[in-house]
Amino acid sequence: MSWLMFSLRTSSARTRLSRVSLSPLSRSCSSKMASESHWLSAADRDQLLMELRAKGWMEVEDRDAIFKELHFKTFNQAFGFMSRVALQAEKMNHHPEWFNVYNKVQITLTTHDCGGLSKRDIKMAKFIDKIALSV
Ligand SMILES: C[C@H](O)[C@H](O)[C@H]1CNC2=NC(N)=NC(=O)C2=N1
Repeated sequence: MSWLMFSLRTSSARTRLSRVSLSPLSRSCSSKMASESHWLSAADRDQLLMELRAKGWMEVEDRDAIFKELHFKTFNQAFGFMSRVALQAEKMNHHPEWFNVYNKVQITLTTHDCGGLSKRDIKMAKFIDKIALSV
């Protein structure tokens, strides 16, 4: 349950990007859609995460991942949202780490195969934001 130990950056610190010294090549993933599941480059990271930050996503402390908490009117709406994201996760073969209590859903996205953020996480985050608006 070590993942419970990570904490979220405060709003003041979340503008600071986590920089990892490993070269992207050492973090590439073996995947049929390798380009999408490659570890995000520094240039991609700055631009893509800036857009997600504006929508309430936060970088996770001590982990190359992004986090967002969504609130819905009812449990049914929250569960319906999760069902739609689950179908997309299966379609993309890219699954969120999430926790639901009644009308709240906490979501963490990272690419386990390469131990960090990839374009798949960005794509899933954008899908999540789109679906959350339509519930
Ligand atoms: C074997 C299976 O295809 C892989 O484990 C997939 C499943 N879903 C996944 N989800 C996420 N978030 N990251 C992964 O690297 C990942 N890999």
